Amino acid sequence: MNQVAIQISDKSYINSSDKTTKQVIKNLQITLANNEFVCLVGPSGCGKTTLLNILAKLDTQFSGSIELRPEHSQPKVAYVFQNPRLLPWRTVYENIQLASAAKPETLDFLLASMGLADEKDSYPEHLSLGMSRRVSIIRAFATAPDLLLMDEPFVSLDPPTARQVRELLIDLWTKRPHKILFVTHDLREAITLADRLIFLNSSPMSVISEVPVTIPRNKRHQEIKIEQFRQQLFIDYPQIAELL
Ligand SMILES: Nc1ncnc2c1ncn2[C@@H]1O[C@H](COP(=O)(O)OP(=O)(O)OP(=O)(O)O)[C@@H](O)[C@H]1O
Repeated sequence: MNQVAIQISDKSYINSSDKTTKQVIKNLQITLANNEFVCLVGPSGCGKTTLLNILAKLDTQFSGSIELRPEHSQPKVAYVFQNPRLLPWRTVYENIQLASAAKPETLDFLLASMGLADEKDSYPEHLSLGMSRRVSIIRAFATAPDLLLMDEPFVSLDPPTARQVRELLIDLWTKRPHKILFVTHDLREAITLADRLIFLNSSPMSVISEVPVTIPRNKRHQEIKIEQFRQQLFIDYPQIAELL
């Protein structure tokens, strides 16, 4: 069983105009279990994207460590951004092939799993937003990461498309389980997807509560179950109402 252990003692930004320092993260500790799907829920500006950027090594200006345990090595990380960020001059297939050492049959399997086999040779400008999001998810899965970071990847999708992409994501993750850290402002989305919810506060970022989602995965399509769980959360953890 390997875990990703995140320990950040300090992450601060220096304001370029008045040179003041703002501490965004202080003494944050989060552990992700093997194959665990965790959703981060917190107010705007609390530092969620900052945290993901640190985990993706896009930001190295922090104090702390990110380790795969028990190996004590760096986890292999993939990142799905809010904006799919596909290269417009490359086809769908070339986009997913770019960062991956996966065999062609694996890429074909991923495309088929996401319902995109017919779009293999299409260019991004011919794809809908929902299709582009699916391509960006395939691109991340194709790298076979230890840890997949997802920063509000389904915002601005219409509800039926968001639901379809969520179901495809879970289907793909079930076939190749690994750790996922998923940022969302949508509590229903978080309950639908996660094994565990982590509620965050800001200034500096801290964990308010960690809540396992106890609804069996095969019952999560029942909106009544999601809604009951959501309402019970507000009763058991009244402090989370301020975050949403
Ligand atoms: N490069 C930067 N320089 C200075 N301050 C920054 C920088 N990037 C982020 N911040 C500040 O750090 C804090 C955390 O920002 P961050 O984008 O990580 O929050 P967030 O929780 O992802 O917000 P949202 O939910 O709105 O996307 C904010 O106060 C933001 O203004």
